[in-house]
Parts: sequence; structure tokens; C-alpha cells
Amino acid sequence: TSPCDRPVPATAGLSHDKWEIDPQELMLLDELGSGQFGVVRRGKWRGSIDVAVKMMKEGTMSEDDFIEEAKVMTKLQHTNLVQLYGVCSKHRPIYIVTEYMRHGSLLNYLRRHEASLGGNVGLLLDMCIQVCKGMAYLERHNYIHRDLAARNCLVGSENVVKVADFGLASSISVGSLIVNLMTACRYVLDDQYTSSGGTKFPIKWAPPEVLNYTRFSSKSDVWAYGVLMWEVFTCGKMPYGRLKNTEVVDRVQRGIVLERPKACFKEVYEVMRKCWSHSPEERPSFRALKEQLTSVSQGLL
Ligand SMILES: CNC(=O)Nc1cc(-c2cccc(-n3cnc4cc(C(C)(C)C)ccc4c3=O)c2C)cn(C)c1=O
Repeated sequence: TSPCDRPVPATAGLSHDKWEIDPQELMLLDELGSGQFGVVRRGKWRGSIDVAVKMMKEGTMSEDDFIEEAKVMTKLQHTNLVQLYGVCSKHRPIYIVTEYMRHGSLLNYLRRHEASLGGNVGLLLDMCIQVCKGMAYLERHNYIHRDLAARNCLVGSENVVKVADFGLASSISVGSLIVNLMTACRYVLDDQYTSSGGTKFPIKWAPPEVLNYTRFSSKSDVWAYGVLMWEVFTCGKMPYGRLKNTEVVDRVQRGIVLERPKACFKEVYEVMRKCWSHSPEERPSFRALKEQLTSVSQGLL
């Protein structure tokens, strides 16, 4: 069978630590982008498997913590999560080797294809449902993403959408997360991680309890998911437009939420609004969201 038909091993497999990859089996190709974590390049593993290789710049995080985290991440396997294949940790910089998604970030994909996607509500809803399935899997494994947004999801062939960097976001403490968020995504054009008010944080995706007490939970991921749905149905608009972060914090705390996107019909907007319930307990779980959205989507057919 051609290499692409052969089932891709979820992890390195043979080496003594199943998450350790032999760098000699990697061929590095063009650069895909970079962040404070370092450069990310496209590559080939064992000659034929498309991979993305993050070359972790020294000192961006405690490397032992990350190796521990990598062991956990290789166990998290779902069609809507960008699969971690393994790490090269025997040299510096450490390489993180993941599956390669040919269309890049969901945010850029939405913006580039607004013309063809804009009217296709079924497709937009399907993209949201795919992200929801990946997040429901993380929720089931008590895994909090902490930075769910369209910029942190990736698109593969046939409009497959997957959640990325769930390990990195949750493997670093909140403190260094804030520092890292500020610069981890220098490659992101509309810089969501810098703000006037001192703290560096993706304010526009954060619920009240995170803004006030950095209290992360799967329900704070659900709030961010609601904002991601808004991003999808606006084909990549900036939430809250050009409002300053301080103004967004004020609105969120007063219970003012994002308006209904034109392309979004009432039932879907009702789901978004529930994700933005002020109290985390009132927000649906990803499991419940998946049921609600799939039944809305079936109603569409
Ligand atoms: C054309 N195709 C592609 O470009 N495909 C791909 C691009 C990237 C890529 C390229 C450059 C930078 C980043 N990037 C972006 N945001 C990040 C955010 C964080 C947190 C901690 C702030 C959440 C951590 C790491 C990153 C990160 O490495 C990615 C994901 C990764 N993968 C797997 C691809 O298939």
C-alpha cells in the first residue's frame, strides 16, 4: 500500500521510551511559522509521514515538565486533536513532533475562504462540531486547554478541524502561561496576547472567573468555545472589534456578550449564549454541547 494508506503509528513505537523519536528519522523542510516557543517546520518522518516539528527554544519552559507532559499527550488520541507523535529530547533544542495539518490555522482558513464559507452554514456548524468533539474528549480526560481559540485550531484535508497545542497551554503554569501567551504567538497577525493593561492574556476568550481569579476549568474552555463559534460564524472576525481589553473586561463582567453573527441562525446563537453564562455551572459541558449541536445540524438537513 502507498505510505499514506499505512496507518500512522500514534507514537514512535520502537524506541525504548515510546514517545522518544530518533532525529535521524526526521527530514526538516520549510518553516511553517514561529512563536516564543521557537520555530515550527514541516518535515517528513521515516521518509513518508508528514509531520510538523516544533523546535523548542531553550528556557521557554521547564523541559522536564514538558517531557512529562509529552508522555501524557501521546496518550490523548482523537480524530479532532492534533496528534503528538513524540519528542526528540536527547539533544537541545527539544523537538516536538506532531501530525501535519496542510491548511494551517482555522482562523487564517476562515479569513481566506470567507467567500466560499460565508453562506455555507452547514459547513461552519460542522467545523464547530468537530472542535466540540475534540474538546469533549479532553473534558472526559479532565484535561483543560486554557487557550482554545480559532488561532489554536488547525485545518487538514477535507475540512477536518483539530484542536492544537492543548498540551503546551496546560503544561505550563498560569504565570508563565501569561508570559508565554504574550509572545508564544508572535506569528499571530492580530496580536491577541498583548494588551495595554499590564497582564498579557487572551482577554477576549476568557470568562469572568478567569479574568478575576484565573480560575480555569473545562467550563472556562466552554466559554472560549462559545467565542470560537462566534469566530467561525463571522469567518474570522475579531471578537469585540477594536474594543480595548479593559473595555472587554468591563463588558464581560457586566454580562454583555457578543452579538449574533449574520450567518448564524437563532438556535446556534442560543447555544453560544449558553456558553457565555456568567456562572460556570450554568454553562453546558462539551458533552452536552456535542448533543445539542449535532441535533441542530441534523435539523438542518
Ligand atoms: C500550512 N500548514 C501549517 O502551517 N500547519 C501547521 C502549523 C503549525 C504551527 C506553526 C507555527 C506556530 C504554531 N503555534 C501556534 N500557536 C501556538 C500556541 C501555543 C500556546 C501555548 C500559546 C497555546 C503554543 C504553541 C503554538 C504554536 O506552535 C503552530 C501550531 C503546527 N502544525 C501542527 C501544523 O500542521
